Amino acid sequence: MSGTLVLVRHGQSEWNLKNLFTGWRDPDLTDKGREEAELGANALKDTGMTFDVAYVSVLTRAQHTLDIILDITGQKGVETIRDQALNERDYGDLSGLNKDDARQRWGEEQVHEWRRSYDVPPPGGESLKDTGARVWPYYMTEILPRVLRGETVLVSAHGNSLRALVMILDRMSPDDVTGLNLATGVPMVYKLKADSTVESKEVLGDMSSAH
Ligand SMILES: O=C(O)[C@@H](CO)OP(=O)(O)O
Repeated sequence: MSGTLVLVRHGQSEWNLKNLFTGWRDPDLTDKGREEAELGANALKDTGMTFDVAYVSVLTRAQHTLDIILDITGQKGVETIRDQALNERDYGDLSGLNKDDARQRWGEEQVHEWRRSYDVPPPGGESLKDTGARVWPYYMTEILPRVLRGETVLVSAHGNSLRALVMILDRMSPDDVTGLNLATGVPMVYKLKADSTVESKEVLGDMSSAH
């Protein structure tokens, strides 16, 4: 066995609460989002895990989630690397629109396809496959080598950038991934083997509310 990879989606953001497509826009966490991050942080604290490095997107909601985790686990000084490769999927022209208004305008099925299909991009934005095309190389060249060195690596990022990562870790097909939703603030702890496949996966919380 080699190292440990912890993935966590940021807590609820102001725009999650308002039901707006967010993408690369930069709203902060809500009070509930901070509480979700605290819950996830306490679950991580209970494991006694110490991080060697933390990776985070350049967006405020992911950075504030990381701050809460490092604060509660008493690891504020940990090396932190920010990169836009970990940003949320770019929602293009949908960014800032209300998701129910979009369903009314384009239909439930079309909006679901933009949100959850593998390779249908929203207008002017990135499909999950496009998101993966920047997340996967970053994972392979920056994050994975550190896990394979035996380190414990924390990644604080977003619903769709993390769906792209979970897709390859859990060996999901493009069809499977349409049914994958990640809950906010719930850490996923992967132990990886030396060949970079998954030895074990533990979810520290309740994923069932994710949509
Ligand atoms: O709006 C967004 O950027 C994402 C994540 O909140 O939404 P969705 O769940 O529709 O991919």
